[in-house]
Amino acid sequence: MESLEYHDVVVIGAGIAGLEAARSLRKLDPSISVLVVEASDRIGGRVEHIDGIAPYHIELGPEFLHGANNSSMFQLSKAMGCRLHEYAYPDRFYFGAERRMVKREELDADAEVARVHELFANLADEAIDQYTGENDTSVADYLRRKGVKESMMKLADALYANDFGCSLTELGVAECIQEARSWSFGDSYFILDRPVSSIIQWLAEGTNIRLLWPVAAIDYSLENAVRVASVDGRALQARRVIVTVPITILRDGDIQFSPALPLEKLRMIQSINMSNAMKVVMAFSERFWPEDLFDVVCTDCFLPEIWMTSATLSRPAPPSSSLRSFSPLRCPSSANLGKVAVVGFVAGERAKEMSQFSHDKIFRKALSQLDEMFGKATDCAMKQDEGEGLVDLEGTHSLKRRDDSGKLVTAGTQLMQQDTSSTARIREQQTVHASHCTSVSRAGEDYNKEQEDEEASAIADNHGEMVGGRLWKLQKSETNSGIHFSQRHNPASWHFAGGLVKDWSKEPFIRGGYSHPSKGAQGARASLTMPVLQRLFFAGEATHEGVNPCLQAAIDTGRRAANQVFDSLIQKPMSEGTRSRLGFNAC
Ligand SMILES: Cc1cc2nc3c(=O)[nH]c(=O)nc-3n(C[C@H](O)[C@H](O)[C@H](O)COP(=O)(O)OP(=O)(O)OC[C@H]3O[C@@H](n4cnc5c(N)ncnc54)[C@H](O)[C@@H]3O)c2cc1C
Repeated sequence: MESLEYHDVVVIGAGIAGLEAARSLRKLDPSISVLVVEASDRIGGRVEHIDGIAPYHIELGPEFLHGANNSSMFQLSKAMGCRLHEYAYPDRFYFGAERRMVKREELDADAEVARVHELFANLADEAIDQYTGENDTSVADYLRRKGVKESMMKLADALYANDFGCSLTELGVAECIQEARSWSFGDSYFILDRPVSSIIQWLAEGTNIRLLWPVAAIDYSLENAVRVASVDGRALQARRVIVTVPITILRDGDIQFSPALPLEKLRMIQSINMSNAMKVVMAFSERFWPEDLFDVVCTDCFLPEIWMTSATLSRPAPPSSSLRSFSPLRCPSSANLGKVAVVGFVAGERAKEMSQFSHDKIFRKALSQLDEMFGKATDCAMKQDEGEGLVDLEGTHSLKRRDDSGKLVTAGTQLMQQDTSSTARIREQQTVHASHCTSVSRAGEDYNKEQEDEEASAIADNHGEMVGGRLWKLQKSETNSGIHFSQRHNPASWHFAGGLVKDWSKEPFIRGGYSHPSKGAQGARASLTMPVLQRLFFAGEATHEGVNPCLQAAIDTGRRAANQVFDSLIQKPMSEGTRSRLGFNAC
């Protein structure tokens, strides 16, 4: 064989699973040489955050730690000295069709709602054999068969399916049963006192990582060496390879395997689905929601779930002197877009549709929803807004706001466009075209009547000034438009300072949110955990046998693959004694 750079193990993908696989291998045997190759120009994969939106970081990918029991993510963050804040999820529900906000406790008393919770809670007791292969069905059909009313289906879609990263119609019953049976982490919800990427950095310490190395081919036909080639023809060889790329990358055939993967494996890969997930991040000059509000699940709305990250960081426990010095709270700076932020989370069919919209349109719809949720209802077509002396038209989105001196001006919006080459850098900046909506519309309803205000767009264009080297700030200018919003009725539009839309389907090496319980996929993940010829190993969230797409699951799959590789290298299974001597289970 030609002489190529050689490593004992090559790990493909520097997401949390790949990094943990490499770290675990080093812990098992520091003499094993491990190289991680990563397609993009940064580590972390779906873990990514951004500064500059508000006086604290905003997570664009994972943000919550789900459950404390036996969670490797929980243990890791504790080992790192992170403080964790527990939150009630969700603490409010908003019914868009009725324009009604309800506290969770009040809603839990509703018999119909309790029935939906109960059906999901009892999924673990369902006979999974009824749903094998062709007999599997969507959770939407399952709930209908159980007599759940259509109004409650909407709640289940916004509350459960969106959280699963898909829509109710995409959610498969058998894998949901599997997920419910395997979930052992508890129901608590935690947020870290620092970006999730600090865990990534911690895991990556001491690991040999090569960025901008997109793998295009893996030849595992020879017994003693697996050849890994990049898109541009670079090559490496290794005794073992761990593939941790997202399931979309395997499904799309980005990596050519020689020989081809066994047919059964290919079938299983195709059966696991990953829908899109998007975050709509909006910065505001002031908080306009109740201080105790954290998370709202919304039915009949554009955004099925929103959370207010200001609440996240406003209640940290006092820092302990034994912790690493790390301050999650930065001082408000004029370079930040706003003082507070709202994050909208959208997955599944909704996200697929939203992905087609312009960012301008996404912001207008999102702001319209927030105005409806938190503004004072406007039930007459024209209304005098006392105190401001402004004329307010129902349902309109304006271009106007008051500047610091109280003068009525065109609303300046700022939009940072995420660089789709999966970097944390902001490459492009773009001003949002000012626009208005001529329809009387409600969040979630037909918005086809919206029209661009070309004149206002023209005013908005070419008035940018650079702030902090990376954000465009629109110069406010007078407009003769008579339509505007008011602080009372449209608090979101009024205080909107700019934002960012993160569309994970547009990340070239991710292409979606996270894998979800998929119809007909029962057994697929277990099959993916099996190595091919003891040379090719698979890890990553989609390979978790418990159908768990969370961070802790991704970590566990990395550990599992490291363990399998180690066992295969020493050609005999490691005893429990060796494992504990090597401290394999400790963080
Ligand atoms: C919007 C969003 C919100 C989420 N929220 C939460 C949450 O609150 N809590 C939670 O626990 N989880 C959450 N998750 C899920 C969590 O992010 C994932 O479970 C986890 O990050 C997956 O890690 P991974 O290592 O399996 O995959 P990834 O992080 O995707 O890593 C795979 C790596 O492979 C690389 N790669 C791809 N193709 C190639 C190639 N050909 N060659 C080399 N490298 C390649 C990719 O660039 C990537 O870096 C969320 C995910 C998203 C998108």
